[in-house]
Amino acid sequence: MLASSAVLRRQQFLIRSLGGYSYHSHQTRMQEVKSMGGNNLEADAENILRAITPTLDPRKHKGQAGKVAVIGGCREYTGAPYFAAISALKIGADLSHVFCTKDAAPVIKGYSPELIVHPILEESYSVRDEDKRTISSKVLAEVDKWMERFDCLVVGPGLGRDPFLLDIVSEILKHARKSNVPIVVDGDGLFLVTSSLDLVSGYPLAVLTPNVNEYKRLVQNVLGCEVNDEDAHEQLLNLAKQIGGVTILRKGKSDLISDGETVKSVSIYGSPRRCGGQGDILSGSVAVFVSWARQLILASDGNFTSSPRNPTVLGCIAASALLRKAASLAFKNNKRSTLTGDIIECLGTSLEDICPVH
Ligand SMILES: NC(=O)C1=CN([C@@H]2O[C@H](COP(=O)(O)OP(=O)(O)OC[C@H]3O[C@@H](n4cnc5c(N)ncnc54)[C@H](OP(=O)(O)O)[C@@H]3O)[C@@H](O)[C@H]2O)[C@@H](O)CC1
Ligand SMILES: Nc1ncnc2c1ncn2[C@@H]1O[C@H](COP(=O)(O)OP(=O)(O)OP(=O)(O)O)[C@@H](O)[C@H]1O
Ligand SMILES: [Mg+2]
Repeated sequence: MLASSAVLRRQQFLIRSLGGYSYHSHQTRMQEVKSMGGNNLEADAENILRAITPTLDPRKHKGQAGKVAVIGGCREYTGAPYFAAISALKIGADLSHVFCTKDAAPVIKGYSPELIVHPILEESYSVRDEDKRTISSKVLAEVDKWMERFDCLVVGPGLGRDPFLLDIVSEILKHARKSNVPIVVDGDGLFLVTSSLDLVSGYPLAVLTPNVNEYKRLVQNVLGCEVNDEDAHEQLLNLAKQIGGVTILRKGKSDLISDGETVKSVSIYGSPRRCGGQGDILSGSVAVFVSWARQLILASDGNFTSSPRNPTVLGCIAASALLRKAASLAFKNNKRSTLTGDIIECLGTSLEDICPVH
């Protein structure tokens, strides 16, 4: 009951927040989405991106273009949550939060004053056994204060694998799900959900973004077999179906996306550099585009009939296209020395190339 009223409040808020779209621009964008063909495997990615990216409108206030939160960042990894959170801002979200461990927070704050950083997570090494229960309730209460304000959570970049920390994150996932907040699961978040599939199974607003290792583990655990590249589309479709219709973005030479109903690929030329962190840019980007696609669909009052029509699939397609385009531009400029930071610097130009500000 509590959950459903929260859901309703949230949906009403999203619909209200779309007041900034003019009727005409909204109708035009719906037409654009509808005209995208459904049968080709290769997604019409640039058109989808254009269709779901909101206009910049002076009547909008801060927050309406998206508020995302990254749950990640521990003693070892501070780069990954930073990359995800800053990418969300660079693409156009208004606010980007990071919930990380106490050690990681000053470092992440030091990278950027743009991020709102909450130093609240704890790892086993810093907690006595007898304090664990109190500490996890405190952490959950703190995250809950913010939960319904977020349009999307990204769970996992640079999270690490500490068992106590992962227990707390499991609870955060359950709360996000109750509040109907979309969740992008990446990195160590995938390590967690692969062994606790119930956390996401059957949740249509969950997106999993596995890399080659993470995908292999998922296939082995869920389908009980090895990755089959001969029949990659069918296997991905089956995997998404088995996890109850979550959306999976399988990263690789081409990105493959499925929600168990449809499979789409994005093969726009990217970069031959495989420096660490590109997946983190992708997870932050997916969060923003999923939020935007969902806003558009909620505002359409049931008139949304495009193919694909699932906001999580549309968001994955747009994010993949943008990241790959930015990577290609960064590689053109920097060749072998291309790093993740260079790609982030190209997100704005790439978005402008595809979807110029009028
Ligand atoms: N600049 C940064 O801060 C960046 C940080 N990053 C962050 O790093 C984290 C791991 O992500 P990744 O992409 O390295 O994992 P992946 O390719 O599955 O594994 C590679 C190999 O390593 C191993 N392994 C991993 N973790 C392990 C552990 N705790 N303990 C033991 N083994 C472990 C793994 O073994 P296996 O998974 O097979 O057990 C595999 O053999 C994740 O939080 C990500 O966000 C990245 O986003 C890049 C930029
Ligand atoms: N062989 C490839 N050719 C072209 N692009 C690729 C290739 N492999 C991955 N990519 C692109 O790089 C992006 C990141 O994928 P990758 O597999 O490197 O993620 P990851 O290992 O999770 O990254 P991270 O280091 O951030 O954890 C994906 O969107 C994908 O489009
Ligand atoms: Mg990764």
